[in-house]
Formats: sequence, C-alpha cells, structure tokens
Amino acid sequence: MEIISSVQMRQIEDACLKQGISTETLMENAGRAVAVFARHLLEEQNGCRVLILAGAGNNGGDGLVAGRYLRSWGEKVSIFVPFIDTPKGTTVQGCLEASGDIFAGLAELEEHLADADLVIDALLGTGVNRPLEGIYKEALQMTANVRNTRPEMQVLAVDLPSGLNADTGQADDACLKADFTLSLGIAKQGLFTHRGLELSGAVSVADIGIPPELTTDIQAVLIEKDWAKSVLPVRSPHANKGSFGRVMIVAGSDRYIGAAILAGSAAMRVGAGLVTLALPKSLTGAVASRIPEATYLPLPEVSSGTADNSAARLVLSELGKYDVLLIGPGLGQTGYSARLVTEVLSNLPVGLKVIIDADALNILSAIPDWWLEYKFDAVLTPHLGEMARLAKATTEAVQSDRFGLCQKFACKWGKTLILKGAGTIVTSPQGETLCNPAANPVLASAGTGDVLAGIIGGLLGQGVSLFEAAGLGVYLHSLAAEALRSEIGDAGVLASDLLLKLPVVIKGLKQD
Ligand SMILES: NC(=O)C1=CN([C@@H]2O[C@H](COP(=O)(O)OP(=O)(O)OC[C@H]3O[C@@H](n4cnc5c(N)ncnc54)[C@H](O)[C@@H]3O)[C@@H](O)[C@H]2O)[C@H](O)CC1
Ligand SMILES: [K+]
Repeated sequence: MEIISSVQMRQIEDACLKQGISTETLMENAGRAVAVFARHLLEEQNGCRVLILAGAGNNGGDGLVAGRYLRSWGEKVSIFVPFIDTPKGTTVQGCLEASGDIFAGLAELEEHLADADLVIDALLGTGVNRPLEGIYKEALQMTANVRNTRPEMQVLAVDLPSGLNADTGQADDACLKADFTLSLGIAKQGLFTHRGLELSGAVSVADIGIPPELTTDIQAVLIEKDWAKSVLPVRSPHANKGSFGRVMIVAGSDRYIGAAILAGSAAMRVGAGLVTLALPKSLTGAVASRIPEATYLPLPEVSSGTADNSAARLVLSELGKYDVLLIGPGLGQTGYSARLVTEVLSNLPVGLKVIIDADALNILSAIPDWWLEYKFDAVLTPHLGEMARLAKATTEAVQSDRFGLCQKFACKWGKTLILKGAGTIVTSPQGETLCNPAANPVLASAGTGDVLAGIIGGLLGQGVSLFEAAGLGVYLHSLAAEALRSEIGDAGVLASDLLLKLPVVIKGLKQD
C-alpha cells in the first residue's frame, strides 16, 4: 500500500484539476465510497442508524455526500453540522438539502448518539491545523464517552480520525478513536506511525478516481507480507555455508556481554552462513558457551571486558574475508570503544555492507559532521533517543515528525536509516521510504535492538540490499514479536525469546 503526506495529496489534487477532474468530482466519489463502506458495516451488524459528524471543510463535504447516498438507499441518517450557518459550495449545499435530519446542537447530538449504530467521523481530515476546541472538541469527546458505554456503536473515520495529523501521526487529546478508517485516494502516512496506529483501527483505501499516472512518483509504501516475501533471500539446496554470507559482529563489553549473544544468534537464526563475534577476549568463553556455532575473534584488552587500542587493527586485518560488518551493540561509550568504532569505519574494505547500531551511533553523534567522514551508505538503526542525539534534536521533535526527519536525515547523511518505535520507518538515502505499521509492547525491552541489528546483518549476508534488508529485518522482528505476544502476552517476553521464532516466521512467510 502506498502512503503519502498531505502536501503530496494536495499536489495530486492540483494535478487532477489540471486534467479536468474537479474537487467536487473527487468528493462525490469519496462520499459514495464512504457510503458503500458504511452500508456494508451496517449490514454486518444489522443496523440502520447512521450519525454523521460533518465539519466545515472538504472532509465534512465527503461526509455529507455519504449521507445523501445512504439516505437514498433507505438508511436512517442524521447529521451533526456545527457550521450550519456557514455558506457552502453547491455540492455541499445540495447534500445538506437532501440529507434530512440535520442539527447543530450538542443536546441533539447526545440524543442521536444514544441509538446510533454507526458514527461517520467527517469533522476534520488533512486540513486540521490547530488544537481541537469548542464544539468540535465537545462533540468528539461526547462521542468517545458514549462509545465507552455502547461498544456496539462503531466509528468509521473518513480519510483519518478527526484530530490526527495526516503527516506525523500526532494526535489531539480529543481525537476520536476509529474502528475503521477509509482513507481517500491514497492512504495518509500519519495513520501508520506514532499515535495513528492506535487511533485508526482497520485502514482501507477508497478509489476516488485519481488517475494512476498521477501517483507514480510516490516513494513511500507500507511493509506488507507480499513485499516481504518478494525480498526474502532464496536458499539453494546446493548451497554451502559460504553461500549465505560471512558476518563479522563487533559487539559487547564488560557491562553488555549479552548484546553479542543476541546479535550473533539473530544473524544465524535468519540464515547467515557464518558469524564471527569480535569481542574482548575475557568475554569470549562466556559468549561461546551460548553460541558454539559462531567463530570468534578475541580482541586484546586494556582491562577485563574492554578492548584496547590495537583491537581495530586486528578487526581490520580480518574484515577483508567478510561480506557484512555489524558494529555497535553493547560496545559502551568509553574512549577505547570510540577509537575502535572510528578506526574501523575509517578503513573499511571496499564492498563491505555495514550496519551501525547502538553505542556506535552514540559515538558517531559526538563527532561533528561525522557523515562527511564516513561517506559510504550503511544501515543505521537508531531508536528515538539515539536519533535525537544524531539529529541534535529533542526526542519530542523527532516524535513530532517521524517521517519528515527520517527522510531528511537519511538524505543528508547518505545512509539507510531505520527510525525504530511504533510505526518503524525505513528510508534510503534517495528518499524511498518503508513503514512497518505495527506497535508492539513486546519489543519495548532490553536487547530487542541487538536482535534487530543481527537479523539485518544475517539478511545482508545472504545478498539482500541495504534498504530491503532494513525493511525485511524490521518486518521479521515484528512478526516474531507478534507471535510471542499472542503466545505469551505483552509483558515478560525476553529479547532472546525472539530468536527461535525467527526461522518459524520466515517459514510461515514462505508458505503463505
Ligand atoms: N485531497 C483530495 O484529493 C481530496 C480530499 N478530500 C477531502 O478533503 C479533506 C481535506 O479538506 P480540507 O478542506 O482541506 O480540510 P478539512 O476538511 O480537514 O478541514 C479544514 C477546515 O477545518 C478548519 N480547521 C482546521 N483545524 C481545525 C480545528 N482544530 N477545529 C476546527 N476547525 C478546524 C480549517 O480552518 C478549515 O476550515 C481530506 O481529508 C478529504 O477528506 C475530498 O473530498 C476529495 C478529494
Ligand atoms: K475525519
């Protein structure tokens, strides 16, 4: 599914106008599609009472057109129109006249909410530009309160839940949670990240007659099963361990021994041929007892668990034999680990695929203009805090524009950037964007990032490109988490529980 920002949507609407497709035509198509969807929902629940909340802009216009159709099909339609005295365009005026039971007061709204089977939320769409207040806010809050007492009453959002920002997924406190969202023409990106995920319900897209040639420039898509299947590495029965890549993982320090275990195991669990763990030599025994299948590059130490300043040279002397380098999980941020990271990244063999994760990201963020020093493309895997440090922004600023910042910095840094969190976003240096429409509390625990980095390393080893490995890695990681959530619950799952689920979800994906 393609996803789009509100600015892009307006550009497409302008291009439609140039082709002679008017906004009124698009609105007519949109309203009809909403009505068809609504009638289907009513049939499913044997209901007939529809209450439409229609705002003053075009989103409200879509709602009014839907009302006209539903009424002509015999449904019982009532429409809350808080702008009733505002002059409107002819389509809207016509719909108002044809719509029957129209009212503007909150007292009547309360009465209609008492027996509505379906609420169509068409108060605000992509045009929301300020906090909700006054009658809009009260109407949405009243609807939400009634829905708490009448869970059988369903809410269908037109284009997006009113009060949700179409671009960022930020939401007003009064935003009405939908059971279904019918997004118009092309799905709006804010539905799939941040709060959009919890507020939008099941999202579908209505064809409103936008000519397909106007949508060819869209660079952002949701990560879906078919895409994931199409980029899964193919495994030949005649393969040997050399066929599936050699992955070097530079990870772990005295305080973070487990990171190397998690990342290394994850790379192997998605099918890497050979994994070598480069870690301070006093840690090798403990880690090897947990992953006997890996090979090891014990690094010389300055003290127990801290690699010394000659470690980078040793790593570099071996790296030529590898396809992939994952650097960062559990390294800590001492001067020694900073030297290890920077020296390795400054002297990489040509053609190596690189993932920079965790502490290596924090080390980079302390270097002014680091991306000018390390010009090669690599997968970067920041969570919110790491992204804020790298982008020199607050975590709130990052969260308030996840798509925008991910796209801006992937381009500026020339890197394949994964911005983790609810609705993880992946962007290539050229601006191609993937979004994983999932939020899972199972992944909000220590060590899950090490697993993701290892998965991506394992996929890169098997020949998947940086961008596709990043997107596929995010998807497999979230499928495994989803499987654990349904088996175990949303608390108490360990990052290491994800590991054995990885081959299972890959197998399931291939069989589907
Ligand atoms: N883009 C398309 O191809 C089509 C879009 N359709 C629908 O149109 C809306 C967007 O319409 P627009 O008129 O631009 O915006 P809204 O209806 O969301 O609202 C704008 C309206 O509301 C005022 N406003 C903004 N914020 C608030 C607030 N917090 N409280 C109260 N009022 C607010 C603002 O000043 C304007 O007056 C899109 O989502 C689709 O549903 C077409 O119908 C089909 C083609
Ligand atoms: K809406």
